[in-house]
Amino acid sequence: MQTDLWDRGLERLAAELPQQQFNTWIRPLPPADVTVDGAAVRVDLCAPNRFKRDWLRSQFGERIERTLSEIAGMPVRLELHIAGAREAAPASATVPAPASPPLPAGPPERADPAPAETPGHDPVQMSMLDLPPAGGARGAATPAASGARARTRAGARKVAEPATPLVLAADLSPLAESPALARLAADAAAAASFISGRLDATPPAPRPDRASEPAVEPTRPIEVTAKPVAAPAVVASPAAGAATASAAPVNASARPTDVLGAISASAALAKASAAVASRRRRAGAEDSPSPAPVPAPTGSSSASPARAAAPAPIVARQVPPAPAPGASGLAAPALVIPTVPPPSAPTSTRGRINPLLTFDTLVPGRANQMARTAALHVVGSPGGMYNPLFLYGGVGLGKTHLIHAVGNAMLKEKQDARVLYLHAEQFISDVVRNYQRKTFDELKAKYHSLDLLLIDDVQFFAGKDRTQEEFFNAFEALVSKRAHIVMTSDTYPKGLVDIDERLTSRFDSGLTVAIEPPELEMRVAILMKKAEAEGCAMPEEVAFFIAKNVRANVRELEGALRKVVAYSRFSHKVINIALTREALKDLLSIQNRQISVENIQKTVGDFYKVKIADMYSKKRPASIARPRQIAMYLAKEMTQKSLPEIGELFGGRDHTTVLYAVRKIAEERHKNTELNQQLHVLEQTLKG
Ligand SMILES: Nc1ncnc2c1ncn2[C@@H]1O[C@H](COP(=O)(O)OP(=O)(O)OP(=O)(O)O)[C@@H](O)[C@H]1O
Repeated sequence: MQTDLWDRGLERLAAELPQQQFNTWIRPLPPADVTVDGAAVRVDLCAPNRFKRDWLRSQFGERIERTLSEIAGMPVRLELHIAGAREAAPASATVPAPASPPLPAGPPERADPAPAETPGHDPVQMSMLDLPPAGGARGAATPAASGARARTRAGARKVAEPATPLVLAADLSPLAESPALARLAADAAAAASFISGRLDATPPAPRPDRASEPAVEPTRPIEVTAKPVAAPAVVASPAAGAATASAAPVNASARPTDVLGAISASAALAKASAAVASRRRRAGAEDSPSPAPVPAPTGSSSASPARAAAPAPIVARQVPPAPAPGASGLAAPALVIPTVPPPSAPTSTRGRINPLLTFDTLVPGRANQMARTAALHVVGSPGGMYNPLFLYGGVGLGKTHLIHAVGNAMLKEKQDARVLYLHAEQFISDVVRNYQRKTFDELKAKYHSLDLLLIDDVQFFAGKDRTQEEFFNAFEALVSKRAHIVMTSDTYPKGLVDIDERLTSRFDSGLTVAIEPPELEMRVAILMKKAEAEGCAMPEEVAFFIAKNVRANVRELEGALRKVVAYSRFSHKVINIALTREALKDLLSIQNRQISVENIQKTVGDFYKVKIADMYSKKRPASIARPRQIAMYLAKEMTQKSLPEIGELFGGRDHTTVLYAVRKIAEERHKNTELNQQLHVLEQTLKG
């Protein structure tokens, strides 16, 4: 009678648990052994490693037992084992979680089994068809913290104020009618399945788009069609590189030969990028071609390498085939980091659209769910609703990737579509050049004739009046002829500074969607996917370790991954937690060194306008208690302090009070986008 107990339990859990949780944690498990033992049933379940076993036990153990007991009609006891060590190490779900952390690398005193990021909250289960209908086409998601972020960037760590979030409310139902979308939805489903551990081998997704940005002199039109473009197809020499490559290939060779770069690059990339943005913003009140961009650290990111003033050398090195991942998680790592695109990768005919940045290579998750869905909608119904689509979010969260994906998907659907991707700075350069030459007609012909304009980082239009004027004209021309515009920015439209209101109000007239920092599972999924793309066998527990320690953005994650792979390569050692800890020790120690509980109290106090003394006081009004709880949560998350130590530092509070606060905020963070954004801003601020 109990033979199908586990199967029935699975069915029930699949129906009841959020899809992403189920797919991540339960579905991949091998079938359980069910044994009837008198009046009780014992279910033995094997997890692939210790982390998963502990996580399953703490997060799902009771739930599984309860579900199975209901189905069996008698008590069910769940025994969790690590695969291969079943007899040696059973771990009953009913046994309280151990005081040690699930990850060997976790802070030693983490007694609470549920870290801040409980896996699987807010799963990717809302399909594009599930989106609620709304009266208008316009929606916006949580501008609060992004606005705060923008101010924080501009104001060099000035802590921003929280604002009220808007709620995305958009009717995307027309998607259902589009065959193109049906295909894309299938792609999306395939991508989603990756989260459950079935990874597709996909090539790495470097960011050569910016490699071809002119440093000063704008280049020939970069209109992209499926037909070969007349402009030079390939940058043949480094010397010709950044300055002349209007149709420079979307070529991963623009990604620097990255091993050494990877090692030298630090986790401060996001900060550097923000600093560049801020510097640039301060730079030009007048329209002028932007100065040669400040080189960004390269190795830690595949992105933005070409912002370096010096062209990246083109490396035509043979990349040996990636070894298949080993059978065990500790198989020898692949010691190759591909630095050139695979031979099959299309290159120059697609101009600036990077063929590797597609919906397939974009890992879906809660953080980009809305944005991705909206982007898919644009592909399925270009020129229709949600025009313009305005995507905003912090650095390295995948905005550029997403708009390239739109371009790629559009070109796949309609090969002769006139699609143009460009960075806002290129538009600025173009305007200046055409003004200097008085070739306004050329400018108009170039931009007004497009079917799809993809423009990145429109915050760079700040203070550039002539550019704004021209962009306004292009915008009006495109929208009136039902061409689609997709824009990205580091903040929501109303948060843009020094941009004319008639423009910002137009930016906000279609659909505005935020991309948020990725949650734990998404970070793990991204790491696994990128590791696989690089031909590297990444043990899952290592991916979890990195994902738990590198939270800021995807670019940092990529940087950490590269460091680990490079370290493994040079030391000829397999990738495991110890090696990862060693490879990332700078990054980890920077994080640990800089953040003290006092610092957290001060930062949170500033943010919520609460006196530091109130952090220690016994006062209980919500306006004080809530920031205090947030500070406790951050103290637990960002320092190595134990619960009693934190309690002591918050005016001698009991450790259970701290635990309550930590759990409460962690739980809310997953449900409340505004809080999540605020916490992200606070974390970024604290990390410097
Ligand atoms: N969901 C994702 N799945 C896979 N890769 C991702 C994802 N999000 C971001 N990336 C990768 O992270 C890197 C940074 O992303 P991207 O450049 O698109 O960020 P961004 O938001 O445009 O950042 P910035 O504002 O600094 O330009 C890229 O290599 C991109 O491919």
